[in-house]
Amino acid sequence: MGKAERKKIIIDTDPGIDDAMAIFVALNSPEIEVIGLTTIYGNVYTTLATRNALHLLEVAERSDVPVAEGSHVTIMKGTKLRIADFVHGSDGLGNQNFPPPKGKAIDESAATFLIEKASQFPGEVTVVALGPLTNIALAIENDPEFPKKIGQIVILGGAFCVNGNVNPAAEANIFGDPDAADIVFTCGADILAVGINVTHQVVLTDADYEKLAQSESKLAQYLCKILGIYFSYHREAYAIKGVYLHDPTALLAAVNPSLLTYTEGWFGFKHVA
Ligand SMILES: O=c1[nH]cnc2c1ncn2[C@@H]1O[C@H](CO)[C@@H](O)[C@H]1O
Repeated sequence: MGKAERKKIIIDTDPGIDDAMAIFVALNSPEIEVIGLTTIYGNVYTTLATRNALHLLEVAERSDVPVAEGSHVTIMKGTKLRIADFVHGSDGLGNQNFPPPKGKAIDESAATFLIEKASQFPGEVTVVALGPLTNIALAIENDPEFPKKIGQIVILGGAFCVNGNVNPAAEANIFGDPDAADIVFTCGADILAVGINVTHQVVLTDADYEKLAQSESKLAQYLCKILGIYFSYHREAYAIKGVYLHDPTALLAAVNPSLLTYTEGWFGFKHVA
């Protein structure tokens, strides 16, 4: 597939073990071109999310992909953030103490980068949002034309007709910045939400892990190293022998929408059925 035909993707991410999986899937999907990563708090604080994004690109030998650092606070400037280090480890990547990355984030903020790319390629850029929606909401606030210029926003978030994973109502990414979620879901852009009603059906089992461990691929070996803590969390929190593939599922919805079926949401956005 020629470069021009490949769907342009920006991943807004809070790496995060399942974020690492999604980023590796994206970098290895010939259907898409990853034109940048933007970072956000969620699984870790934003500073660490940026460090991990740069580190993951170095592991994948793709330091050519720019990283733009996102917001350190919620859209309402809230600083009391819910950080899911109990799911991903205090370093966000399974407590592996990886060395600091060599590269640096670009000077632009995540919101500015999102606006710039949407303006440069109107209707052609898909944002895959894997954390709280602060950066996307800031892009909408700073450029009212952003919803028209962005091709699609694929959101890993929400719990449609099922309980949340933070409390009976809320899923972690929406809970992380509900005001930002409100701005994004009602902005009029083409929005596709992949909720935990779907991602809880997409499980990497212990047997799948064994298969992955047998692969000689460098990225498979890397993922096996960081996945231990994610498996332990799922065993304790959900009593399952496997892990939920939240972020990779959302990424795949962007790469190949025909893998899933959709239903219409209240403000015209779609979510996976
Ligand atoms: O308490 C939690 N339970 C489950 N997943 C969580 C929790 N906190 C954060 N995540 C993270 O949020 C996304 C899905 O909601 C996933 O990226 C998951 O790793």
